[in-house]
Amino acid sequence: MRKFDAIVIGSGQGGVPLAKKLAKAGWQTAIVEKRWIGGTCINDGCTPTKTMIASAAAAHIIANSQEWGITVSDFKVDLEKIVARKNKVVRSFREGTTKSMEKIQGLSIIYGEAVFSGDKTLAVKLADGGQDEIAADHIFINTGTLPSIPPVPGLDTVNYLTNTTIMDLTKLPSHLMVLGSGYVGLEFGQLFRRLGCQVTIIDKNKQLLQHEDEDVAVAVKKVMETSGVMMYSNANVQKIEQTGDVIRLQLTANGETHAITGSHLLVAAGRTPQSKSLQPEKTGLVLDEKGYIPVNDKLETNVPGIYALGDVKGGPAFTHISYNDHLVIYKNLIHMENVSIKDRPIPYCMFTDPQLGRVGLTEKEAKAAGYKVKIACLDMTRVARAIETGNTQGFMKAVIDSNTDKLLGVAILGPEGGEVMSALQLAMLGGLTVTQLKEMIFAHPLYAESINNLFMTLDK
Ligand SMILES: Cc1cc2nc3c(=O)[nH]c(=O)nc-3n(C[C@H](O)[C@H](O)[C@H](O)COP(=O)(O)OP(=O)(O)OC[C@H]3O[C@@H](n4cnc5c(N)ncnc54)[C@H](O)[C@@H]3O)c2cc1C
Ligand SMILES: NC(=O)c1ccc[n+]([C@@H]2O[C@H](COP(=O)([O-])OP(=O)(O)OC[C@H]3O[C@@H](n4cnc5c(N)ncnc54)[C@H](O)[C@@H]3O)[C@@H](O)[C@H]2O)c1
Repeated sequence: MRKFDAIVIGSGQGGVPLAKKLAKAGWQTAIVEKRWIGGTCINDGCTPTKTMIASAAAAHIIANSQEWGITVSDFKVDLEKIVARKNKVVRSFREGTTKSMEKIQGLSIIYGEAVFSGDKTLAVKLADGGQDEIAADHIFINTGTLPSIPPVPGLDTVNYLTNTTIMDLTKLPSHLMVLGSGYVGLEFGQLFRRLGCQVTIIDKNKQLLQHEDEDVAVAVKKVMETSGVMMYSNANVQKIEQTGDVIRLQLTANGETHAITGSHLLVAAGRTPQSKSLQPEKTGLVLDEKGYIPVNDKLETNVPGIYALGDVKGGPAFTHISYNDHLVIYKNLIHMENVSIKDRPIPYCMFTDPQLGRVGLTEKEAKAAGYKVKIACLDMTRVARAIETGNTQGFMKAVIDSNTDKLLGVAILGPEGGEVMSALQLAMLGGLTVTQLKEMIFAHPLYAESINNLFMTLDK
């Protein structure tokens, strides 16, 4: 048995920086990873998808080049090259992260799968064979999630794709069907549509992106349909079967029955925590009914000395949140601060084109919380830069507290929507009023300049 001061299980977006910082602070630290350093974000999530989305954006511009007065006689999408470019970027991020850890004294990287074998004790099935037994007074669980496979009849009998396997295809699907219209379904749906595939997205919910305001969800749906994606909402998939290379879905949507056939099926129906396989009961760790690890505002679990960070604690499932989790733990443990995850801002950006940048309360959340609100909306067709660059889909929306004249939340569905949202996030954190934002000088003609115009709509 090897004893450490700290063990981090999983090398996700919180685990890696935490392990590095604890080791630098003089703690003998081990980080255990069963697959690849960098976890979901680098290997299966943000990095590869955004790299491939850049290729899809290039294909979109070339396919529509006439709109900008450029004639392109012919072009070819080479998925093998797109995937090779993606793999190169992923490899460089993964190797960079690994090297940055290898340099640190007092940090042991153990490749293998960790499972609790007793109180704060882990058995590690090593990747290159054999077993290690390790223990620590402080254990940090950063094991993330895997794709959820819903119990749809027949799904387990077909060759479905997940967010991981779809990015290894080297031939374009002729017709990609997608189960689920969350971030994963929408980003991949538009990506493959732009590369030339027929795409159909099916979701069981009536409103896509259920947590957003209805006007935002309707506008996102319009974006997808304008991209040429077929959308089925309020759908119940009753049966899935495969004959040869053809996958057939039988579903009802809004009272009508449909049979859809396609060449590929992507399951993008949410995520499942990697927690039960840890045998948490061996150390007395309690999970919730979905398998997530409940934590308090300081990310402590029910077992003193054991913490959970990132997606495995139940989200919000974003890289920047997992990263921020590590700061909360580190500052409290090493600098004896009193930092909490309570009331921290949760910005996010969906990388469809146009992007959806969001922070703070939605209109419905603000009203439910009892705020007296004012709403400012500006269509992208009225944003100078959007007109100039030829991308006028979407709109900007701000939810304002009528009593304080300050922002409660924003949704920016537009080109560079994530960047504009971030500017407004800073304004929210700085406590700027809407009147100040309306009159603030921004460089012309940035998208951000339209922040003036967004709040001018309140004067009418
Ligand atoms: C397709 C896709 C696109 C995404 N795009 C974005 C985006 O654009 N922006 C954004 O903010 N977020 C995005 N996300 C979400 C983001 O990837 C996650 O929120 C982020 O990776 C945080 O993960 P984590 O730190 O909780 O753990 P993860 O990154 O999931 O890492 C967990 C690690 O633990 C390891 N592990 C698990 N169990 C064990 C064990 N028993 N022993 C040893 N190791 C173990 C796993 O192998 C894995 O490497 C995306 C997700 C997906 C699926
Ligand atoms: N840009 C980003 O920041 C980004 C990108 C991708 C993923 N992510 C993160 O990853 C998480 C997971 O994304 P996701 O899209 O897999 O999950 P999700 O939970 O966001 O969406 C899953 C969708 O699948 C639908 N669904 C579930 N079961 C179904 C069934 N049987 N039939 C039809 N539809 C079904 C749900 O109604 C839902 O709309 C997100 O919540 C997000 O936090 C972030």
